[in-house]
Amino acid sequence: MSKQSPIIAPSILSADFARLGEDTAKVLAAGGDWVHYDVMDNHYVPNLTMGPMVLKALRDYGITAPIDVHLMVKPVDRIVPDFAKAGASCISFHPEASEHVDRTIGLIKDAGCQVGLVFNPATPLNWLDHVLDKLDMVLIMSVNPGFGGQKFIPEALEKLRLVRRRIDESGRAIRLEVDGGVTADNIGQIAAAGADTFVAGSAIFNAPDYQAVIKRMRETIG
Ligand SMILES: O=C(CO)[C@H](O)[C@H](O)COP(=O)(O)O
Ligand SMILES: [Fe+2]
Repeated sequence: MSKQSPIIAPSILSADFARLGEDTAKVLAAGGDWVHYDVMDNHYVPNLTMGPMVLKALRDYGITAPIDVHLMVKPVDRIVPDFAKAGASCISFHPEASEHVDRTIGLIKDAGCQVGLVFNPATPLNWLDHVLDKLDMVLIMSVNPGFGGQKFIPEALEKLRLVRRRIDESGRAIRLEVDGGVTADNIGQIAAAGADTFVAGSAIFNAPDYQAVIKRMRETIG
């Protein structure tokens, strides 16, 4: 299956946490397609962010766009139903953080969400063996997880090319997402490597005009 239509998913990790609903609505009005929601537990990664209650608060505030939950937590399974109930659209997890990857995939789907598998810069792609056909998305990290505002790791480009090939060979409509250090300057080469779903946090939220950055990104990826 060839690339899906491009999606830009602003990471609200870099939003104004004191005005999260307002800033999330603002980035969507500026052209963001999805909300990328980073969940960090100070265990699997050395940082602590938001749980399901904050996600529900965003839904209650009126955010209706798809919410793309990136779980950087260990263990994974016990928090899945809470995120589904809170209003997550897609839940992605790191295979090293799950005791039973196939079971976690099933749990997320049974909870009514789309499912993604996340690859850190040093995580081998053989975690895709036997489960690729069950996934809605593969997420390639282009930074080590835990913080926004890091620099894009260029080796991620080759990984994107390899996964693009595997998705195309599978013939399935699986999204290929990239996360970490994505900017309006490098998004062109990232798209050329095969990504169709682009997470960007600091590049959007640290800019004075969200709409101008998102527009430039969209024009670059076509
Ligand atoms: O998962 C993440 C970090 O672990 C974030 O989604 C990612 O880093 C986005 O922020 P930025 O675009 O600033 O790199
Ligand atoms: Fe993320």
